[in-house]
Amino acid sequence: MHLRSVTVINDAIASSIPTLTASFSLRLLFVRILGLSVLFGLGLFSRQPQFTSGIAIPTKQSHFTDTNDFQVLILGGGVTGVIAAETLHRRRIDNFKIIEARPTLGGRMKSFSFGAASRQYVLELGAEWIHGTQTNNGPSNPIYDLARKNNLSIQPNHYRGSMTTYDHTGQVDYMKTFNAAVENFAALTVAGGDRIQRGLMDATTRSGYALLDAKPITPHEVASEYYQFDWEYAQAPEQSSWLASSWANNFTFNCDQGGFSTDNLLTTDQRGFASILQSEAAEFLSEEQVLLNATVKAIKYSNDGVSVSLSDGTSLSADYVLVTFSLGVLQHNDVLFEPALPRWKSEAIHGMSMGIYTKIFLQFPEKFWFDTEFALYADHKRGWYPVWQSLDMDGFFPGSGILFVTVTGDFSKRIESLSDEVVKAEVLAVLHSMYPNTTIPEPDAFYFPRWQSDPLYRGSYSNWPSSFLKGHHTNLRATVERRLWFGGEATSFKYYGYLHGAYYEGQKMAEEIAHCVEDGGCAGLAHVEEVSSSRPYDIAADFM
Ligand SMILES: Cc1cc2nc3c(=O)[nH]c(=O)nc-3n(C[C@H](O)[C@H](O)[C@H](O)COP(=O)(O)OP(=O)(O)OC[C@H]3O[C@@H](n4cnc5c(N)ncnc54)[C@H](O)[C@@H]3O)c2cc1C
Repeated sequence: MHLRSVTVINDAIASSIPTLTASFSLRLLFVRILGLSVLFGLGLFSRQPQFTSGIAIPTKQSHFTDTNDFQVLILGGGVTGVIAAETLHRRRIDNFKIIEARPTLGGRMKSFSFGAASRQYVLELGAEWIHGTQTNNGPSNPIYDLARKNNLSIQPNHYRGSMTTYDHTGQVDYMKTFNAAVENFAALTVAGGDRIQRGLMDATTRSGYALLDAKPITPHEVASEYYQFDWEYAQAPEQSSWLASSWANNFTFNCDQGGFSTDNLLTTDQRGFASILQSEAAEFLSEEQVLLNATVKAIKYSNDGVSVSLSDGTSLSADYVLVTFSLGVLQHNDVLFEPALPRWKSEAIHGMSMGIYTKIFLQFPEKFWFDTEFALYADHKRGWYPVWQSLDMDGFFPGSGILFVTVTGDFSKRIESLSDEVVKAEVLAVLHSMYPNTTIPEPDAFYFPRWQSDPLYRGSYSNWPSSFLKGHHTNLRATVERRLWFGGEATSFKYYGYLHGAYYEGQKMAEEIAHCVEDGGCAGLAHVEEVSSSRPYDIAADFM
């Protein structure tokens, strides 16, 4: 609906694209100018991937020899990057390389070992649920397919049916309020879907709730709403689009609307969640097709090709580059683009939001808490250590003594600026409120990641604000100068924020790039030069 009056511009005229052969020789010249022999001397191409233990090592040998000139460079080895590589391989395009800063593939599928020396468990700092599986013969979540293929240990996690409620006075039963919030959220997404059907303008989710007369005031009401909304979208209803949060929910969970199912499966696999992606990679990736421990510093692009500089000073070039770095990384200018990205791209990058979702892990000598899978703590301050999850349970890690609490959004930012000791003291104080008659012991282990401060992520996953229009989204995905492609969870229209969104975007972008390679050039995904929408006010009438 917002596109009615916009100018859609193809990045360039396809007929002016130089043939691949011509661009290839141009790039060879470019590489020679940079001093190819020096790069070889620095040992760039003798670098071996350093997979950490438990990670499948690609063993297949590729049919082409090492060179620093590729048809496609894939920047980032998360879900999008690996699935893009697999898609290219299926299209018989093997002259590509994944460049990843970390020593492993997986990106925000990131596990770690947690616990005292004698009681260690592999847990997930990032993604840990498969959201939506499959209903009958309907569409299946591709992450669920990968999990089944690799016999991943997964456990149904009952978001709404296994809950204990608390506030500052201890355990208090406010399940009636909690269930009302569940119903309000369902009504919100139905009404959001209806609003889309009727072509009405977007609004914040807060407006949506208010129109449904759902106005939380008491700590119990606020915490119950938080659990439905902030805990999923990693930002508050005020910061979120009503329409987009409705469709992200429906397309994932509501099979009547094209979604998979209402299931949420939590991985307990001690190989780590990312093992499903690493095993997939091991089936087609050769050693020469992946460069780990390599941080991209700059991306230089033109109509003729792209050159990528790494932090160790080396440089690689390609016909096409797929950038899969998180939205947060792009927003933070961690990677320099030369020339600077056009205004329409920059507006899109900064128009979408990056939410933060922080799990704070604690291990105690023994379990003293609730026997449900979840607990909700209602404080006077919204988002103050509200959602608790027990892993010391049958089906998860019985006897582990592990409990974790999740905070999101601005509250996550706040704790990232505090020391571990201060955060630990706050968390223990909440446990004291929840269990006023129990002596809470010192935890044996304590850890939380700082996603926002991490230069490889700068946040957890994207969230769609109500000021972000369809044209902006088109621009987030659009190709720059026919050579520079962008993909990742944030570019997914239907499933932004989710693993399956990243999966589909990797597939889609690689399919498009494969067409370009096969056709000897292409215009790329079109952009909108200026995004317009219905204005909230009329400049001529209201300001004169
Ligand atoms: C805390 C948390 C919880 C989540 N929970 C879930 C969940 O339960 N279920 C779900 O479906 N989704 C969840 N998600 C979202 C999901 O993890 C992401 O949608 C998905 O992993 C994104 O994949 P991607 O390939 O788009 O990006 P990424 O995984 O971020 O991949 C990009 C890669 O680029 C690399 N990189 C960045 N900068 C550079 C550089 N300069 N040079 C070289 N490499 C670089 C990064 O290391 C990374 O590997 C969660 C995310 C987080 C953080």
